[in-house]
Amino acid sequence: MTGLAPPAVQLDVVVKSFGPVTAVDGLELSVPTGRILALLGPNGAGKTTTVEMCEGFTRPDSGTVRVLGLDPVTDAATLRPRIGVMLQGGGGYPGARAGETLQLIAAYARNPLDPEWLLHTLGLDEVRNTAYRRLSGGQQQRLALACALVGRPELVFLDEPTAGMDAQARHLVWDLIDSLRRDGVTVVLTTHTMEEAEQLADQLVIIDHGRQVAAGTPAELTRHGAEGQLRFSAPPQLDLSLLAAVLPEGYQPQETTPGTYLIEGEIDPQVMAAVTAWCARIGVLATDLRVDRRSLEDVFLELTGRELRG
Ligand SMILES: Nc1ncnc2c1ncn2[C@@H]1O[C@H](COP(=O)(O)OP(=O)(O)OP(=O)(O)O)[C@@H](O)[C@H]1O
Repeated sequence: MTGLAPPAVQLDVVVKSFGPVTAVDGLELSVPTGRILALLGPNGAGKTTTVEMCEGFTRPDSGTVRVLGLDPVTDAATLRPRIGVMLQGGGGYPGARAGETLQLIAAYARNPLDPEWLLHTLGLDEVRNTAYRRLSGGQQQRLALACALVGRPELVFLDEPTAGMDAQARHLVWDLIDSLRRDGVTVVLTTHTMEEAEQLADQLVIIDHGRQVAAGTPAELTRHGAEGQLRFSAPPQLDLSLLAAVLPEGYQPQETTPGTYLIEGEIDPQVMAAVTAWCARIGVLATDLRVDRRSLEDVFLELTGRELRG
């Protein structure tokens, strides 16, 4: 996938301002075909503006945007059947029923997905005859997602796909997005929840004030420079100098309260194996064994000095 295939989306030094506000400030982005990229950032970071330029709704002031190798504004007619767009806040016809809306959009597609299957997969069976304006916010969002996907697009833009959904609906949507990956669909989504980014994304780009502040896989971003902690419980007053001797250099096990042990540093599988092997050797059962890793939330705070609002 990283070979010669051209990226599904490519942004080169893209700038977009609204009056005095520079919403996107020299952004570079490359989304390989078949991958899921999450744009992560707080409110006002420039995520929606970036996605709107990819969708052809807004032109950049400078720089270039290429989507499936085409210009999203001048080649809009060619691109439209190949991409799926889910806008923030849905946007259905107020009086139209959920099922009819989806059928109508499917009717325009050359090779649509089965609308019934989509309604079922997204937990919308029971509201298929309900007018759009009577759906809950989360149901409107799921219908908007179904509308974005029913035409079997190669590339999908999802702007905060699970905003306002309860946990159950969110998991239905995550499962569906995951199945798009298996079908080779490229997905660009925006989110300001870390959990969603970690759950779905192959690649993450963290943006703040319209600029990229970090990029990588969720694992890369949380591992880089990470200080981890391994904790476990066992009988008190174990001779920790013996444990230190079997750990790689630089790890100092401590007994924080009687019977509670802590090892700080990068906790890799070797460290974990050394601890459990040592416990086995001295005939001790370590319980409540837990590894805490740096979260993406911590990464964001470190990079920007600000917290992400979920
Ligand atoms: N049409 C517009 N007119 C004026 N300012 C705008 C417009 N669209 C966006 N902005 C400004 O550009 C900046 C980036 O906004 P954008 O909506 O792209 O951020 P975002 O990361 O998607 O935020 P959110 O998570 O709140 O959706 C903000 O300061 C916003 O107020």
